[in-house]
Amino acid sequence: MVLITEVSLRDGLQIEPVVVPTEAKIRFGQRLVAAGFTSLEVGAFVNPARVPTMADTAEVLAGLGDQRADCHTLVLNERGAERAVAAGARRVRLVMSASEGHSKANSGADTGEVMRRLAAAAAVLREAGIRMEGCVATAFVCPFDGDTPVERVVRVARHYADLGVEVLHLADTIGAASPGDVTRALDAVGEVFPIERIGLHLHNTYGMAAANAWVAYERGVRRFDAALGGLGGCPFAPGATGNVAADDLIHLFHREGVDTGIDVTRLPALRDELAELVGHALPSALAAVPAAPAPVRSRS
Ligand SMILES: CC(C)C(=O)C(=O)O
Repeated sequence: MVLITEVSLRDGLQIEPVVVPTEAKIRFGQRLVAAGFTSLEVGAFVNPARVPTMADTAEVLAGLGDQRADCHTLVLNERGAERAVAAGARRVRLVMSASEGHSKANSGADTGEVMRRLAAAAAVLREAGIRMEGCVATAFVCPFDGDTPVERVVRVARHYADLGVEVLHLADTIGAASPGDVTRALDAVGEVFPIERIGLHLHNTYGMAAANAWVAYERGVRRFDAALGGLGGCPFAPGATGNVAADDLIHLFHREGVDTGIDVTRLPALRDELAELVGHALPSALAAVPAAPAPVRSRS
């Protein structure tokens, strides 16, 4: 069994030029839950002037509040943490970059300063009893600095461990990592977090996301982020394209006999709905083929 966190309502929509109406976001989130997703990323408490598509995060969270799914929102600093508390969030993902170039573009500060900001945010969240996870952006490659040394990733992982996060997510922000990069990072970070508490957040810019997910699965990772149809990208990472497509990733796992708990027969309609919301076709492989559910093979 693997846990797929569907990230369309955050990483999927954040880069889109259209602002999807709040009601439509809530309806889409409810349909994801009806299809079997038990974990959703639903928005970010970030500056609405910089990321207008995330301005209604509190309302979306409220609208999805009684769903049978864990709803995660992103927080980058103390102000974001306070907004999460005010919104009644139960789970938050802290974010920082492992590389200096992306840290300055995404958070407007170097990694040392972001570590201090996250410590302040974590204090607010802990006090409110909000569960925390930690995301390491540019964990493999940075659009500004090139390859990210694993020592930088381990340094961030140790900081998150000190803050008390439950899960550590390694993000391939620009979708440039290869299976070797993923293996090296997992080996190094595995010294700080046990493998069952590590997740992968993959983008598919160079078509390697499925290979990366599979090599991570073979090493024991059981948590993956994905967006239906492969929607998404980072507004502060030039050249980054969509997330690994949830439909493609689920197909891969099901073909290999690994359960996700998700009803694949519902995914084509959900993908079409998302494409309609953003006003363009989505790039997943499954979007281009007939929607027959894949047979499940048992894994020996
Ligand atoms: C916020 C982080 C996890 C992200 O979306 C990325 O780096 O792709």
